[in-house]
Amino acid sequence: MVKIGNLELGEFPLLLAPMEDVSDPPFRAVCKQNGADLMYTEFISSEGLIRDAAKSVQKLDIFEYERPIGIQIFGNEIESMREAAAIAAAAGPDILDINYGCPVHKVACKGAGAGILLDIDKMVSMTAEIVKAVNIPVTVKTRLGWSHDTIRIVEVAERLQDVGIQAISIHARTRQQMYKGEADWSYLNKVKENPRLHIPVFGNGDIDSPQKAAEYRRKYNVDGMMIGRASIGYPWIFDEIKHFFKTGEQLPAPDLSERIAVTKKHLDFSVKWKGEKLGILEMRRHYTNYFRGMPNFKTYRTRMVTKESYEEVAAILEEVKEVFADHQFS
Ligand SMILES: Cc1cc2nc3c(=O)[nH]c(=O)nc-3n(C[C@H](O)[C@H](O)[C@H](O)COP(=O)(O)O)c2cc1C
Repeated sequence: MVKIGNLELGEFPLLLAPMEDVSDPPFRAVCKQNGADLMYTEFISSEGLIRDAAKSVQKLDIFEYERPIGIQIFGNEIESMREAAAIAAAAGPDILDINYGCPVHKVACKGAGAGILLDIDKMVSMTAEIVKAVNIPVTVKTRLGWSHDTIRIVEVAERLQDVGIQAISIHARTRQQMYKGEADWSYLNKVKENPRLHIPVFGNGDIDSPQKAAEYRRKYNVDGMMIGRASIGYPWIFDEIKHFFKTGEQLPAPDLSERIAVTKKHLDFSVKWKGEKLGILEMRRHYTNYFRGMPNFKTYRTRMVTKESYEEVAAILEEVKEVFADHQFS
């Protein structure tokens, strides 16, 4: 049984990765319904939280049915991160997660996200302060290192454990790689082989099928896996992986009515939670994946992404339901 503090997460939990502008409450609702064992919010700026910026504060919204849920924060100032951690913890999550992995220039080059991998002493001090500031488990999400030549993930995991984190998720790329090349999970083996390390280690990077999940589970000895991009427009990935672990068999692909139902639930929640304009806009990235494999869907997608009202998009979804009623997904 994998545990983070008192949270029991089953034998091999599947985590929904934090993803900016993706892993918001509407998306989390459909991932939860399809088997995600632990979910994280998208990252939230510590400076935004301290300044009470509406955009940051809205990201603290969590719901009872989402538990266990972690809130993720990022920043480069220890004091701001301490304060932000306390604000985030007051929103009532089960876990507080620290982002030490974001590679984007405006974050990493200010020393936040993956930028802190250039100053591991500061990373350890910041983590220690955050652990002291909250009374819920603190977890960390990070990358292998800043660059291939500076990978010190085995030491990093142990030092962060020693200042009190209760689990670590590792995206098996360096900051320099951004999203290029393949994630190199062999480093996860090295982290797990450290006899001093006893916290759960979750592997992350490139899991996009039940077969790959099973192969990586076998090869890399991790305690669970975190899934990001493969869940976008395909939240069924969580239950498909679980089913494959249990039976060695692939679940049938979700049929059209299931896809419409999930898309509709996602859309309805987006509009309710973000307002019509933003809700419609941010749904656009999901349609291709929800209906992947359907020939000639593109014309419907093009129409969906140019409409601005909920009624128009919902009407096209109804049309899709009729036009493609006989389509078999494989
Ligand atoms: C659109 C997008 C937004 C992301 N935002 C975050 C974030 O807010 N916090 C974070 O720790 N990682 C973020 N990531 C990284 C993912 O959590 C994950 O580490 C990465 O996508 C690799 O996993 P995957 O191959 O399963 O997608 C983001 C990734 C994507 C694609």
